[in-house]
Amino acid sequence: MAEPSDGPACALGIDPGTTSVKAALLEETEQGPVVTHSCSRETQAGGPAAGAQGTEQDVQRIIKALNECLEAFPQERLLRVSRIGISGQMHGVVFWKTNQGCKWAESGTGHTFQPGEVSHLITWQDGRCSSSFLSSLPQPQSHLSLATGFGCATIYWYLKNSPDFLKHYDAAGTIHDYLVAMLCDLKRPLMSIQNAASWGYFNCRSKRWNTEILSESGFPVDLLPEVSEPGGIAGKMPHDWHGIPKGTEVGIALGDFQCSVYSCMTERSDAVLNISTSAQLTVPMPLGFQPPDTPDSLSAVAYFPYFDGNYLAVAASLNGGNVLATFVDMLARWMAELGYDVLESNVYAQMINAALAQKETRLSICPTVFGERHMPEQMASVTHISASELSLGHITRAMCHGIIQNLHSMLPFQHLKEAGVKRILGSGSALSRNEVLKQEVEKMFPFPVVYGKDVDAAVGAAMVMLHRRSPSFSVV
Ligand SMILES: Nc1ncnc2c1ncn2[C@@H]1O[C@H](COP(=O)(O)OP(=O)(O)O)[C@@H](O)[C@H]1O
Ligand SMILES: O=C(CO)[C@@H](O)[C@H](O)[C@H](O)[C@H](O)COP(=O)(O)O
Repeated sequence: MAEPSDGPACALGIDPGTTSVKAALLEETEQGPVVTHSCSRETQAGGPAAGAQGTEQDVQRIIKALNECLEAFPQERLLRVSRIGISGQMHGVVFWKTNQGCKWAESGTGHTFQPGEVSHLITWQDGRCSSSFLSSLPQPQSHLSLATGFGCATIYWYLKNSPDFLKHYDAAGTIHDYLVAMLCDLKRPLMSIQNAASWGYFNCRSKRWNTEILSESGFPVDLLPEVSEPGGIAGKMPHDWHGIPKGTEVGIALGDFQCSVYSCMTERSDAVLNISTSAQLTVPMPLGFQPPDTPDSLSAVAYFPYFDGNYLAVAASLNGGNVLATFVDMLARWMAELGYDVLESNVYAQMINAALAQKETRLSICPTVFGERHMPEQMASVTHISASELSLGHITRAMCHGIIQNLHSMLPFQHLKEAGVKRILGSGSALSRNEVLKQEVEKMFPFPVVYGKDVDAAVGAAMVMLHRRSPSFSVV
């Protein structure tokens, strides 16, 4: 069995994202936290479900990718981990049976677990709740509008369409709440305010679920996790895990975009642009800001809880790197139909190079293939198509321009300037790996732009855990 060793404080950050699981090891130094190791593994977990509108992911595959990340880290480093911070894709819901959510087993490097009685993860991209279904539900008492893919909306969908499915389970949470519950052997899942807000039917002022409203309509309120402040500790690991010592503290799971912000924002005049599967452009709200009691469902900007009672204003776009991924997937399928196999990573490289050589195009792509929460009916479109501007370079340039223009339409440069923004911090691997997207960001948002690496949320989650060691824990 693993025993903790001496040395500088070391924290592990984990972020199960929509496309890949990321993990990062951070060590406290005199200069601040330093990332000593990081790893990212695509989960290949996704797929349609519940008709064409559903989007689910296989939890087995997510845990497999996580295990591969941890196996890639040196054992002597894992042995030094004293805290684990976990963030992840928000809004989604996974169901499990208490005490049977996973099976622990001894492996070469200590204990690991495999998912047990667990449902698929129904993700934030799930579209099974139509606008008419959502408007048939009770009005939430929350400053955030309800949307398809939000945990409580999904639970309502099962209640109305497949109640037997719910009878099989007695616990629920986001995928990162599930991880925390398994690692700490929690009898009842714990959820941070950040993730509770992302499920809907949660009041951020009272920090309580809308239990009365939900109960009156027969909602299974027993499935709602207990809610606690972000930055708190959920519990200690009763087992060692991948060589990380038994007794290691695990933080309450956090939102991924809050952790991306935490990993890089050092000034209140910073805006953060994260592009991974989705995309978020965020600015901090003034200290003491309280959101209005009721949401504006037509607004593209929402206020999400950060830390210490503070809020972030966020333009959360459902169309980020997934737009490019959809195009690459379409090309790969066309090529397969034509009898050729292509490696997707080669397609990305060719597309990016072709668009770097094509600085401008008149081709115009509105990229909203996945709709947006404030206008779910708006799909993508291509206009100004001329025969001379159909090369891969033109199309990729127009797509990258469209993704950034769409974000700009949600939270324009002028608004950022009026809010006192002085620079943009770029995060997320779809941005860090794509020079064309970077060029378009710099054109559309003419601030100084500083780019991060590609495991930002995992780093942020670990940083929260390291900073909690200090009595002066506070956030920008
Ligand atoms: N080889 C590549 N080069 C550049 N971009 C890529 C490549 N492979 C994937 N991407 C982009 O990265 C996005 C996924 O980023 P990732 O950080 O893994 O997402 P998430 O955090 O949501 O799991 C894809 O949607 C795609 O746009
Ligand atoms: O929708 C929001 C916030 O409302 C998103 O910003 C939120 O971070 C979700 O977790 C993401 O959509 C999923 O994150 P990612 O996998 O695209 O990084």
